[in-house]
Amino acid sequence: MSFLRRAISAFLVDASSPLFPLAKRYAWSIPVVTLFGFLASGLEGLGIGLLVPLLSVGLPGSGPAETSGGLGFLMRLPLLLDENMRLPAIAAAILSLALLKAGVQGASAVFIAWLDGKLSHEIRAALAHRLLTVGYPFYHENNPARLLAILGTDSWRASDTIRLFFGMIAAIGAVTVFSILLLLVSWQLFLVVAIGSTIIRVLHGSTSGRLKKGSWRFVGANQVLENRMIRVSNEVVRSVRIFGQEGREQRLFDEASEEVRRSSVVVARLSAIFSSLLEVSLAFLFLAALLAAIALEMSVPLLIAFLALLYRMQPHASAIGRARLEIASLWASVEEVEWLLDPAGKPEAPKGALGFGKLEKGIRFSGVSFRFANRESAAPAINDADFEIRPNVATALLGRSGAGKSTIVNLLCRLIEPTQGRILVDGVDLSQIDPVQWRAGLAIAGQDIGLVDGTVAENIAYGAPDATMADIVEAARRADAHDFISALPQSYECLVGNRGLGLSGGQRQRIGIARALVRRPRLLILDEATNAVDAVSEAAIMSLLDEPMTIILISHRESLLALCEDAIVLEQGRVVEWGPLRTLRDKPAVRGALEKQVLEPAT
Ligand SMILES: Nc1ncnc2c1ncn2[C@@H]1O[C@H](COP(=O)(O)OP(=O)(O)OP(=O)(O)O)[C@@H](O)[C@H]1O
Repeated sequence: MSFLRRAISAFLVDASSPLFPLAKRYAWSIPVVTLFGFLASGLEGLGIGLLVPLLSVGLPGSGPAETSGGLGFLMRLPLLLDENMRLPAIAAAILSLALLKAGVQGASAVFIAWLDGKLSHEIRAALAHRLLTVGYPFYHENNPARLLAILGTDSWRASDTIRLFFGMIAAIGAVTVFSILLLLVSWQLFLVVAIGSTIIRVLHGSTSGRLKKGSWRFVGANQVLENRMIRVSNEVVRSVRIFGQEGREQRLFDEASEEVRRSSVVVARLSAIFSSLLEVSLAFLFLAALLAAIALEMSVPLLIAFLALLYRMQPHASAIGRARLEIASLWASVEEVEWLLDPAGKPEAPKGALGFGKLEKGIRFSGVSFRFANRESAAPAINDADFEIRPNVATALLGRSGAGKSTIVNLLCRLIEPTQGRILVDGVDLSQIDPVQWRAGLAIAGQDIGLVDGTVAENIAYGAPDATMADIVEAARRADAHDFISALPQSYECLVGNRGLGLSGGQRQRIGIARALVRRPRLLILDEATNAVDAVSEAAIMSLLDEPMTIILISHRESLLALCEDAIVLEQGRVVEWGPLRTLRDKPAVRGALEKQVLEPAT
């Protein structure tokens, strides 16, 4: 095992790489691929070796049998047969070996393709797992275009590297077998070939550095292009049209695409130059071996066998060289994949082992602060917050845009954790509660909570896979969505695109509310969940606020805010007032916040 570990480390990833556990799981395939390489080239080499007795028997004057070096045992084989049978028997043996070799080579190709597919899939699955489980602040700190480029492009290039690696292993097996056979034919000629190929390796050693540099240029250019792709393929396109920026976006897209083209051409050109140089060097080596053979006055059958072996070894030797070059040209993508898979330096997902049942006493923020990692020098987004959310009542979260309302919501959902202070739920520190159990009792409908592609029913049941059709319809009725859903061509089975494509803003919001309600949450968060609904739907949502449910409401609709029993008022991350709304209503901060929030709807 330690040999395999070293083999993988040396060729592809080192033991500290996050790709290592994956490579280790498939370490068993290295001896299999090597065996295939040995077998195919052994069979081929043996067939070529049989040329010596074939030529000696067929052309009796072509050279003495005693000069057949390490292949002497092959010379003795025909002597076991009747004299008339020797030629056809050797020819039949050569043909059978060629057939067998073709079979082994085919099996090897199929095996490598299977392995390539498996590993590619596992890399993509591991990347998706990392993205789905990494701490949420990771998304604040990283450019989505980079993540998309890693998932969409680099993961494929990384799996190409693995395919090349296994191809290289098979080729190394073949070169080893051919080298042994060459050694058996003539150790002097073998020495010439060995020295020559070492010189070639050293000469080409410097090329991989230049290719790796080219590879990084491609990766960078591709990330910029992904960014441009996002800009022309999502709803930003609306602003592009309205502000008449099509020409500018086209130019930016073209420049990014052109840079990807240029950087890939640079890599391809370098690879082509280096692999042509490799071919030429190998041709020189071939010629040098031929001249050395003539100088050594080898017999014709041996010379033919040596040259045939050398000729057949050459593609495998060039395949190793080419694979090394290609791996160098793809290396930046492997490092990008490694970066994303590596948990080091990335925020961790929330932990906690305590179970959670009902919300009975309420939620208390005690000296809670939160600072964004990328805004270390700025004031905290939430600054020493103290307040309480009472159970079974609706609490309005008031504050101007940027005051910290969404940050409070993210803290409650444990998408982020306080950098200071504690959040107590029924007296228990939220950081001790199992996040899965905690979130099972939460539901949120809001501005950024996008719908997924699927049917309307699937979207409503997204957070409650066990919901029955009756539950779905009931939730839709409560969110005033049932009537418009029933009028859709296939009603609840109507397909909606990603982010609810095909529905109006208000319809999307009502499906979002139904999706939250179907979970029967202990804590319902409505974060600008109603800004696009009309007065009729608003009335339906108003009735929710009367139900004995713990609700947090962020809204710019005064009519809804006014129905809340409690209020928390934020100003620049600080809680300036909190308590029953009726007692706070006349306070200047509350009046100001109400007015501003109503007049300045969040975008
Ligand atoms: N990803 C982020 N990285 C750094 N700072 C952020 C990030 N998101 C928000 N902020 C900052 O945190 C503060 C609070 O933002 P938050 O989104 O909580 O405000 P809000 O009251 O919800 O605003 P709005 O009503 O406009 O949605 C703001 O100063 C904002 O600039």
